[in-house]
Amino acid sequence: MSIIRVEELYTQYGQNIIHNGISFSVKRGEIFGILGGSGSGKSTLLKNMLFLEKPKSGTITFFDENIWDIAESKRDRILNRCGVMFQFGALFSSMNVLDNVGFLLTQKSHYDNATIERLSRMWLDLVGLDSKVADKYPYELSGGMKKRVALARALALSPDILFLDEPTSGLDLQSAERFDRLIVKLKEILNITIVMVTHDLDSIKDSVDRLILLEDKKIVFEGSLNELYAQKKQGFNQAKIFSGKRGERFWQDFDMEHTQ
Ligand SMILES: Nc1ncnc2c1ncn2[C@@H]1O[C@H](COP(=O)(O)OP(=O)(O)OP(=O)(O)O)[C@@H](O)[C@H]1O
Repeated sequence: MSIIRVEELYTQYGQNIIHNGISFSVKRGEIFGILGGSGSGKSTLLKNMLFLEKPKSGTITFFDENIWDIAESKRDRILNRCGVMFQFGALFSSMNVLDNVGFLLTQKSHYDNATIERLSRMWLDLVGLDSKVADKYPYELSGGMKKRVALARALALSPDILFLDEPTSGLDLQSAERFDRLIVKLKEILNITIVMVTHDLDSIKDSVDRLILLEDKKIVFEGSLNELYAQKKQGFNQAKIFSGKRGERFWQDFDMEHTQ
């Protein structure tokens, strides 16, 4: 069952067309990847979906409601069911970890301070952070820890849909792999839908259930990696993001890990 549907979406900045009629759907409970090279319109699509930037035309439906064409109160209720972890994490530098995680609870829930603290500690635990981290400030944390705090903050209101914008950018390979495993674990524990924007091929291998590939203003593929691999084996052209040595290495690893 689709939880998000994007239909015939056109986006344009001035004369520059970014999306030329793209359509896809995200199913409940899946990790859905939005992939494409630099400038292919991934971030713009995310902004269209999060009601941050209006597309020229087309519909974006969450839970069967067109978010660009409903009453503000209804839209707010829908957007409150979405958690977002933006690319640069943007933790509040003047707040400690616990307050960063509890920020949205303070703003949007009616819980008292003790409950907010308890919930914030629970989210920290769930993203694999020791309780000792709670009193630290962002500048005292490693890149991987900052990402986890940002993730805990995005989860704080128990969203149905979690949006991740380039979640592994800036992380070394091992930290990125650990983060990917965490995402998969969270999806299973929390039974949420995850939409992940990325250009990092390594980070999709073991995490995404289905994906779209954006290229030349269009979606050139929608499906699972297995389906994309089958197309490759039949000699279909691969999207640019899978071309060259990087793509070959990706498929070699994929082949070894997934088809034994
Ligand atoms: N506010 C804006 N005004 C004008 N052009 C913009 C604006 N935002 C993005 N663009 C242009 O739209 C195109 C798509 O940008 P977008 O950031 O969505 O791509 P992306 O796939 O997320 O790229 P990257 O992976 O490099 O972040 C680019 O050509 C970019 O220069």
